Amino acid sequence: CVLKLKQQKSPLNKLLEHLLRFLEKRDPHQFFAWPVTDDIAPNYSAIISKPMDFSTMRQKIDAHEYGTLTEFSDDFKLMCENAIKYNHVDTVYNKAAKKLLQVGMKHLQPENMMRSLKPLS
Ligand SMILES: COc1ccc(C(=O)NC2CCC2)cc1-c1cc(C(C)=O)n2cccnc12
Repeated sequence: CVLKLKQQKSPLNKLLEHLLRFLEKRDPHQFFAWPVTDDIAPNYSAIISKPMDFSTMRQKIDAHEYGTLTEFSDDFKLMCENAIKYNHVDTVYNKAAKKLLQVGMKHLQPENMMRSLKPLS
């Protein structure tokens, strides 16, 4: 029936959900879990024109807004680069973003992805 078809996840969506869970685990303080607000980060919306966070990425996966792995990776990079831009180099957020970006880019390379996907196969 239609409902059944709608609930079926595409292979890309299954991959993106797996990658999102993998990346979220590397943000133990959940600094990247939710949108950054002007309340917690003064003037944030004036400095960062394209905000991104893990909860928004999950919404985009569920809404089938990612057509390719590259579009997903681009949002992940945007999220980290926003934090590197807004936060001074000696803050926990700037440091966490650099570390997360490094780990993420390593595992978003196709040749490395098979390593983290083995349990799925
Ligand atoms: C969803 O965003 C957050 C959620 C929780 C926290 C948080 O628990 N901060 C505590 C650690 C010292 C206060 C920080 C943030 C946070 C992320 C960020 C980012 C990602 O730039 N940020 C920048 C300035 C101030 N706070 C933050």
